[in-house]
Amino acid sequence: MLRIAVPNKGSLSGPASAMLHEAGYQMRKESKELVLVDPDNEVEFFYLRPRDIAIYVSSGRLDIGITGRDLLLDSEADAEEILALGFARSTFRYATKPGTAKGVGDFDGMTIATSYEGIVAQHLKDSGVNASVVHLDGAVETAIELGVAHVIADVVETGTSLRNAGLEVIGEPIMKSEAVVIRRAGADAEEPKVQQFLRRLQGVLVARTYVMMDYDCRAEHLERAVALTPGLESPTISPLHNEGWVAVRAMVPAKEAQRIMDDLYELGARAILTTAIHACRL
Ligand SMILES: Nc1ncnc2c1ncn2[C@@H]1O[C@H](COP(=O)(O)OP(=O)(O)OP(=O)(O)O)[C@@H](O)[C@H]1O
Ligand SMILES: O=P(O)(O)OC[C@H]1O[C@H](OP(=O)(O)OP(=O)(O)O)[C@H](O)[C@@H]1O
Ligand SMILES: [Mg+2]
Repeated sequence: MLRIAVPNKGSLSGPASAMLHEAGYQMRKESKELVLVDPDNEVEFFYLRPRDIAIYVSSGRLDIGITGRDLLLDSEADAEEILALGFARSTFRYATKPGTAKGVGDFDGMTIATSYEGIVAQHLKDSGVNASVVHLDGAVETAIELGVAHVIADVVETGTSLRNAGLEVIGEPIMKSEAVVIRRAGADAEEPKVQQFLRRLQGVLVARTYVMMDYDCRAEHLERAVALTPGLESPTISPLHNEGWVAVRAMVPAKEAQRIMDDLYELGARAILTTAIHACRL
C-alpha cells in the first residue's frame, strides 16, 4: 500500500482532499479521522498537520505527502518536491510599518517575527543581514503593533491582512509557494505506485485547466483553424458528410476558450462547442 500524508487543517486541507477525491480516492467523512485505508486503490491516507508532513515523509515511514512548498523549505527536512498542485498559492514576504525600512539591508539589529524561522534565518544569512528572529505561531501581522518585532515575514495572498494591520511589503518576495507533492530525497523515482498516484493528480490538473473543443470548418480554412487549436499532440480531424467541410476536435486551455471560439467563428467555423474534461491520462 502507498502511504500518503494529507494536510488535516488549514488552507491546504480542503483543496487537497477535493483534488484527491477528484482523482478517485476515498476521503475521510469525519474531520477527527486520523487514518483512512482505501483498499480499492491500495493507498493509506494519514491526516497530519501540514507543518509536520515533510518530517514524516523524510523519515521514509510515509511514501509521499501533500504540503506547501514554503513549509517544505522551512522544515529543512530531507524531502523534495515532485509535483506542483496549483492551489494554496501565496508569496512569502517581509513587511513593516511605513518608514521603518526601505529594504532588507536596513533590518540590521531589528527583530523579525515569523512562523517560518528556517526560511527567514536562511534568507537573512544569504542577504548578510544581522537581525534576530522571534517565532510566533500565527496572526504575525499583530506583532509590530504590540511591540514584539520591528518587521514581520509572513504568507501573503491577497494582501488584506497586511493592509488591515497598516503594514507595507518590503523588498521582493522571499519565495513563491503553492501546494506540492513531496517524497523523501533520492527515493526511487520509478516506483510504479508513486507514478500511478502522480498520473492521477496530473489528470486532475489537466482536467481543471483544459476543455475539449469541437467545431466544423471548411477544409480550405483548416490550417488556420488548427493553428488556433493545436491541441496537446495534434487535433483530430474527421470528414463531414457535406463535402469540403471537416470536424475538428482538440484540447484547449480553459482560460483561452472564449477567445479561441471568437477567432474560430471569425474564420468561418461553426457548431463550436466546448465540453468539460472530467478526468484524463495524458
Ligand atoms: N491565505 C492564504 N492563501 C494561500 N495559501 C495560504 C494562506 N495561508 C496559508 N497558506 C499556505 O498554507 C500553508 C500553511 O498551512 P497551515 O495549515 O500551516 O496554515 P494556515 O493555512 O494558515 O492554517 P491555520 O493558520 O489556520 O492553521 C502554507 O503552504 C501557506 O503558504
Ligand atoms: O494576504 P491575505 O489574503 O490576507 O492572506 C495571508 C494571511 O493568511 C494567513 O493567515 P491565517 O488566516 O491562516 O491566520 P494565521 O496568521 O493565524 O495563520 C497568513 O498567515 C496571512 O496572515
Ligand atoms: Mg495561518
